[in-house]
Amino acid sequence: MVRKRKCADWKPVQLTENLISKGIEGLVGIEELNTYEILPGDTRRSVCKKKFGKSFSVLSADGNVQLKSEKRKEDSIQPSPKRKKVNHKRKHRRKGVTDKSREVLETDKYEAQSSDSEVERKSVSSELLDKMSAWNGLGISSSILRALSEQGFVEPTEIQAKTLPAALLGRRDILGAAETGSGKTLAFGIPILHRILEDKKWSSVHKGSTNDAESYQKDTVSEDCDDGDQFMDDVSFRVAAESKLCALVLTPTRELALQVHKHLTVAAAYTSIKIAVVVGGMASQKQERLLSRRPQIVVATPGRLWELIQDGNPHLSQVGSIKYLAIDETDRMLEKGHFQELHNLLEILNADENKKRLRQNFVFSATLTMVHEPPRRVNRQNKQLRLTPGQKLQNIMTMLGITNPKVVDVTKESGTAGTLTEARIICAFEEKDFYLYYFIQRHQGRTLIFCNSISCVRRLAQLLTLLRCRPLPLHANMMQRQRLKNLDRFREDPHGLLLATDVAARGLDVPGVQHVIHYQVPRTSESYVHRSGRTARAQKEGLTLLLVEPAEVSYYTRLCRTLGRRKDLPVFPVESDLLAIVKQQVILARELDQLELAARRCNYEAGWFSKALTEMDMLMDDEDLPKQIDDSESSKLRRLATAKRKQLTALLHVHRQHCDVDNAVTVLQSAGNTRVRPQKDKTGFMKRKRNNKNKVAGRGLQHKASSTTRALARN
Ligand SMILES: Nc1ncnc2c1ncn2[C@@H]1O[C@H](COP(=O)(O)OP(=O)(O)OP(=O)(O)O)[C@@H](O)[C@H]1O
Repeated sequence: MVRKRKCADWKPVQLTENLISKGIEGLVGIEELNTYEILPGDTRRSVCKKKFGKSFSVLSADGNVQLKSEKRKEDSIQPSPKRKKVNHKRKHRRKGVTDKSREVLETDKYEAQSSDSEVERKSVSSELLDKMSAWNGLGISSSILRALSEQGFVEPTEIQAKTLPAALLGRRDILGAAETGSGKTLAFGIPILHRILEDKKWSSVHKGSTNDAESYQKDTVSEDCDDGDQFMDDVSFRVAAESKLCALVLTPTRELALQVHKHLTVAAAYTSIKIAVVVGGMASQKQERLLSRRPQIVVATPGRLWELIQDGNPHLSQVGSIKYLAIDETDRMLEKGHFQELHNLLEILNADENKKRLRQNFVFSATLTMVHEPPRRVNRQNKQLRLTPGQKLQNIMTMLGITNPKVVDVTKESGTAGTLTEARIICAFEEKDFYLYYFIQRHQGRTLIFCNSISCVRRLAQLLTLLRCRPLPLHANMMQRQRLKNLDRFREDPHGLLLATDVAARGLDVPGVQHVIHYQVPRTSESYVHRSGRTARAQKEGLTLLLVEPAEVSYYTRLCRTLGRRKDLPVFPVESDLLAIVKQQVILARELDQLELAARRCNYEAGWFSKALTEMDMLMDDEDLPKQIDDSESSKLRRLATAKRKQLTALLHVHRQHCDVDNAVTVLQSAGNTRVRPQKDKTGFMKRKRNNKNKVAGRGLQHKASSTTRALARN
């Protein structure tokens, strides 16, 4: 479409004496344009207004006449309510961005016309480009780069570097497998954000003719901001295409959805892209309100998303037309019998062959190509049941309707992170509590303990509370608010102790988790990899410890076989004298736990019985009451519990004064026991290397000698 513009009719404005008497130095005259036309659907209105308003000529110091535009009075004095609202929104969007960066951005946006700030802005941009040179060549929007630079992400991680070139082009589906904590979230987050910005640019450009749009981009970019992407983004924010649902990101757990939402929001801080999160366990009205703002990206768990789609949410009615679909932890999400809602959703997404073809899919997991041995009983019946990695991938592709993806697998042979140190303790079932408490006391630091069942989490939470370890439980039967609260507390406390089921096994990124303890051996190797992956993230060191009871040895050996461990995991060193002390404390705590449980049960039954008697309007003699409901029995139990509690308090107090704290990884290394130890290579990345035993033992002793003896800080 050829666009005609009538904008050549400038007329001089008669200057009044009054204006001249005010002494505008160098003013030669003012010109006004009255005849111009804005074609319908023209996205360049805002620019036309700027160019076609009143202008005045000024004699500059060097004697040249310059044409300057006059700023509308109300603009300079008081922003219109609409403008105010936009500013407020921007402020809101950039929440979480540092003040300094906000300052830089404000400078960029609003002081762009002054030549001083022009120089300053250019230096900021070139500084940014220098700092982020490792990302050069990928063509990522500068507004995204700026957000990455503020987080200190000066170079892409391996999975990002290998997937981004294809992903950013927007056509190729990506299947990515990389170790835990290697930045997979941004490996799909950056392309989705970048593509949405590109789509916006495209849609705003194609409102007018291609040529005009190009010149418009040139004009606006040079005039208003050197950050073309961001400015185009801001302009196109005002056109109707903005309110489309463009992308869906699905995660298996609520906590992970909230975390992914946070990561994407930070990366999108300097764009106008709106991102909402939709998860179960929270008020659906609030989530409907968020969706009514028409976010372009929705991060969700399948259950609540499906619920809202079925309720006919208007924004989600576009779900069949989304252009980007990311499924985090895909292997878990597509497991049979787990997320039926996801399969329902895929039916909608794949119903229209054309839309399916236009959609870009992102499939990521640390165990995308990992296959575990089926249980022995199943194995015996059918040897074919064990999939090959290729078959596992093919199944995922079939379920998602993907045909020609780019597959990037940068997982190591070990399956776990290169910076992870592994160890085990083999002990009797009833000894696990001793070893667990020993480890917590001896090796403080942010620790995550995994159990296979909710009942186990509950029992341990009770026991560790009596031992004053302040554990934070996290499992699926808890109220969502409490789950999030406990996770936040864990994040905040450098000595935090999170007791969780597998609900916390995948994806959670809590910086500084030093230890992961498997109180029970996980039943699949995938589970072991993901649980262990909560530590040793982003090139940091971490330790994972398996507590294995005799009944679990078969699971343990299967795990080692699947993960290609040719040798047993090293035994974690334990000091027997300290273990003996810890044992006494745990035994006392267990006895106290039993007494308290009995007293609670007694109280509950007495309460229930007397309530029933009252309701039936009956009276009963004391000797007729059942034995366990005897009031004296209950008070006896309470007395015993109080005495035991005092005894335990005294014991904990005395022994804590004699307990040293040591780094678990160092202790394992100094015992000369490490099979593998992470070391930094030339590139700064960690790699696994065999130990020089003497050297390590020496260093360990040195460390021990220099470490100050500290009483445990806890309590
Ligand atoms: N380019 C980068 N440079 C430095 N750190 C990064 C980079 N990209 C991501 N990170 C950080 O690395 C950490 C781990 O990232 P992320 O949670 O995406 O890992 P993941 O591979 O998805 O892990 P998991 O498999 O456990 O889900 C995060 O704290 C993230 O902010």
